[in-house]
Amino acid sequence: MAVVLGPNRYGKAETRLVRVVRDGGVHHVKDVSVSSALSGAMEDAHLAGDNAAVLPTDTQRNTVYALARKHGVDQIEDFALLLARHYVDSQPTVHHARVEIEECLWGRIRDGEESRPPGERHSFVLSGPERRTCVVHHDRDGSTTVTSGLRDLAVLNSTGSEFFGFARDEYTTLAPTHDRVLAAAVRARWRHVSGDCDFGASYSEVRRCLLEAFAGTHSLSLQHTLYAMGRRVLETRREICEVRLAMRNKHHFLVDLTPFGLDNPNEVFYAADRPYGLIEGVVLDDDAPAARFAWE
Ligand SMILES: O=c1[nH]c(=O)c2[nH]c(=O)[nH]c2[nH]1
Repeated sequence: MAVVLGPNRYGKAETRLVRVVRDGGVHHVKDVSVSSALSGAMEDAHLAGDNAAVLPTDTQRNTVYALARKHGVDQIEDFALLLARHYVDSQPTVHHARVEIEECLWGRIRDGEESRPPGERHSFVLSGPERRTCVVHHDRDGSTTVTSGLRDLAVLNSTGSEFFGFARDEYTTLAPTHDRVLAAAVRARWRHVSGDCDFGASYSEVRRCLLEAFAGTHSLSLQHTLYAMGRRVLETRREICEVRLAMRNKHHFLVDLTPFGLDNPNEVFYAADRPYGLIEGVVLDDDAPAARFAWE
């Protein structure tokens, strides 16, 4: 038997960066968490303890802050591309860089601004648990992949959802329904055809497609809705070739009010936290270019 080193990568995970841009009295905030992972000629580091090829993770954290100061942080995909190219282009031992960014979304607080001098806007409120995400890979061979996404996008249809005709066995107790509440926490990731894109506009439009398809589909299951959402993105946005969705089904159970002499005509629900149905699927163009390392 011979023991060999398998695939490996290393980096600094979840560097928290908040950047404030002051445009006169109008301020903008970018609040991101950056994770970098480098791979390449790291055999000696693992086999012999020789760190000559190892750019410290401490340096990777510093690089996030330095490049944020020098170049700003606008679209997270562009900042991830900047970082990934920086590592591969500046370190001969780094053959591949993966940069993942998650962004907290701050909206403006408009209430109260009228009490300030005109043009002063510097108050923000976090837009719920939803996060915008991206993963960029850049390889020494010149190839780059970009996936964008979101997570913890909570959606709910209070009608227009059915679930019936499902398989049954001796353990099945679920009653078929032709009118239920459909609620889900959505994680969506989508693969760009190329690294050259207006990522801000693309993100807004993909998010809009996902929401429109969720709201506009008479659902026969979450699987049915998932496919409709992915399909809407692919049919609307030519810059996207693949969509991966994971939907946490937030089950809403009708509460039995008969002990209290009350009816419950689909109005009072118990929203269960767990367990939850987890519905996952990939929807893609049948002529999508090879994904290579995009999903790693
Ligand atoms: O949309 C649904 N898909 C399922 O697979 C499933 N299973 C279940 O119990 N409820 C639901 N709902």
